[in-house]
Amino acid sequence: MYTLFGSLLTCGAMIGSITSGPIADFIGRKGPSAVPFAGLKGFNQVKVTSAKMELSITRPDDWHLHLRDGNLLEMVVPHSAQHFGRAIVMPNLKPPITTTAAAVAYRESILKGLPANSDFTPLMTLYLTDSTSPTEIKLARESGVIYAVKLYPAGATTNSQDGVTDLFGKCLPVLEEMIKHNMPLLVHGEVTNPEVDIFDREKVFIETVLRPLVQKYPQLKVVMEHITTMDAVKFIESCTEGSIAATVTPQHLVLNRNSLFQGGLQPHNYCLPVLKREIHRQAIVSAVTSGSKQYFLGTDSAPHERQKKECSCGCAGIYNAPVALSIYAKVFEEAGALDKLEAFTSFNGPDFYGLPRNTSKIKLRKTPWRVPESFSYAAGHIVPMFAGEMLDWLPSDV
Ligand SMILES: NC(=O)N[C@@H](CC(=O)O)C(=O)O
Ligand SMILES: [Zn+2]
Ligand SMILES: [Zn+2]
Repeated sequence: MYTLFGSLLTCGAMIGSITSGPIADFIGRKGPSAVPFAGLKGFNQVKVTSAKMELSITRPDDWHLHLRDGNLLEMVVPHSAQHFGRAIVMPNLKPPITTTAAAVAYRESILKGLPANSDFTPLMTLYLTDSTSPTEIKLARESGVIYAVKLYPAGATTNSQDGVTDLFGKCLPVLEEMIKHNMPLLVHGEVTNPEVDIFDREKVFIETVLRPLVQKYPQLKVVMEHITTMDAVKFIESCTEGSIAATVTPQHLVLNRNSLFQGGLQPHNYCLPVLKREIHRQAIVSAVTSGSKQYFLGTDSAPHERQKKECSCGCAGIYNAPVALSIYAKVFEEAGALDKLEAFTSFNGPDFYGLPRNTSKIKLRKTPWRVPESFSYAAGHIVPMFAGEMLDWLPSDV
């Protein structure tokens, strides 16, 4: 059913074959056996601990994560806490996290869901609405646990119905207060006008909202979340390093829009912004593997119960927390840029947010492992990205 990373294995554990599709092309062009460990060339930050099979990197953080709540929170939080030090936790719950008090309470429930001895730190965010007040921003900053404010254009994505309808008309006092507190604005960058083609929504958002916003407020820190197009890459590169940055998901680095329809409708590859053409995927891969400090890891891991994905009106969101690091490592390896992986996973994010880098390390071992078919919890099952397939960079604690 899915394209198989398994065929990439250099260790003889081949379990399937790819004959067509984006991953096949991706592999066919530059397989690891064709360019073995090209990424080790010029290696300086990533330590090779045992002949070419193991990387030791500073513990990564996830700068865009959906942890949900209730039973689902309890199921997913250990997956992120296992390898990531911190995560920017998205506020699009039902009801959304619009106040400091709600964010503080949500943080408590995340901490309760952590495995014993975990030192994973949730970095909370506020959900921006038309009626968010500047006072709320001040309270958020003073709380010491809220690190950003999230802009969802109303109707753009999952649980965005309470989002912003008119940023320039309704939110300027709040944005000005955020500048005072050096609080970043995180953006789901898509317009919602139904007349705009879904594949153009990011590009139109950049021209109609984002570019005017950064021109009006050059002091505002902005993260364009989960970028999907070469237009976003060009925009980010035209902006000042240190004020505008972007997160990039695993899926937008390895899948293109063919993956939505390959052999039939593939609901588990559906997320927003929707997957784009191959040329866009390639532009994003080049951007993140270039070593630019403006890109950092944000999985956008977004679990939805299986029945809500496999139905007549499926939810947008891909559950990738268990596979994200393996996929990022593969992408950097394929690009011959393993020496730049650690900055993307572990340095650029904290540097942008003005936070210390993690001090502990994790290992990534080039060894085959199979992704579980699904994860069960009290209310159902979650199907992860690349369910049942083989991946070949296995993260573990040092
Ligand atoms: N990315 C998605 O497709 N879905 C996210 C929302 C979001 O990040 O836009 C979700 O919360 O399910
Ligand atoms: Zn989003
Ligand atoms: Zn998201």
